[in-house]
Amino acid sequence: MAAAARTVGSGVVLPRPVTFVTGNAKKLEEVRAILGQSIPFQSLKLDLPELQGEPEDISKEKARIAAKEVNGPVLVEDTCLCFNALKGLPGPYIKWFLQKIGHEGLNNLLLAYEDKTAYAMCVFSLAIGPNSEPLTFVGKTLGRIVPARGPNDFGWDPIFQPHGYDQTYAEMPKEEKNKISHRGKALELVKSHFAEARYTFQTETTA
Ligand SMILES: O=P(O)(O)OP(=O)(O)OP(=O)(O)OC[C@H]1O[C@@H](n2cnc3c(O)ncnc32)[C@H](O)[C@@H]1O
Ligand SMILES: [Mg+2]
Repeated sequence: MAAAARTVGSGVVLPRPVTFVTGNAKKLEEVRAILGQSIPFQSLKLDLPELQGEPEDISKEKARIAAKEVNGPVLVEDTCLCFNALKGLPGPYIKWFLQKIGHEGLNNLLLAYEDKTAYAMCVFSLAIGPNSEPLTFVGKTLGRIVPARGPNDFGWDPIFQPHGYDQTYAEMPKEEKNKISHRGKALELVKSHFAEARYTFQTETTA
């Protein structure tokens, strides 16, 4: 049966809580910590295709694919790390760059440039059903690329030092990163959207 969202009174009734779809356990950990109890959600570990294009389009397409898989409301995100000297690259392709050339290689990409500034960007997309146009929420944090410092347990955290801080993301306590991070900022917008949209969830008895 198709899981469609309905409008009742002033609010939208979702067939079930939103599913956050990601193949990345560390993202999920941060999303859980940042959202807390503010938005009821479940998670599904699924490796969605690595798409090409502009960050918002990639994120929206991920949401469309995920909503079809789940047949219900989904939240997904795509993360970019953009080097200003390289006009925003690696951007959405950071996953492959990191896998192939690592932290040192990423620093080396900027050797020829004085400008080491970069920004981390997260684009969340919410699709309230398999046939709904996804909404996007963007969070950006400015910083610069530095030789790796700190624990190596999440992606490029050791080489990203946010502006105004003398620690890399990896060196910061998790709560501190979540307060200022690209993901934290985007999720603040997601939270505001949920507060405004006043979604309610269909229960067994109202089905
Ligand atoms: O299943 P999805 O959600 O797509 O998870 P993914 O790991 O494939 O993630 P992306 O496609 O968004 O690629 C982003 C890359 O950046 C890494 N990354 C994402 N958020 C990060 C963060 O906050 N700090 C450091 N690295 C991060 C992540 O591990 C990937 O290598
Ligand atoms: Mg991915």
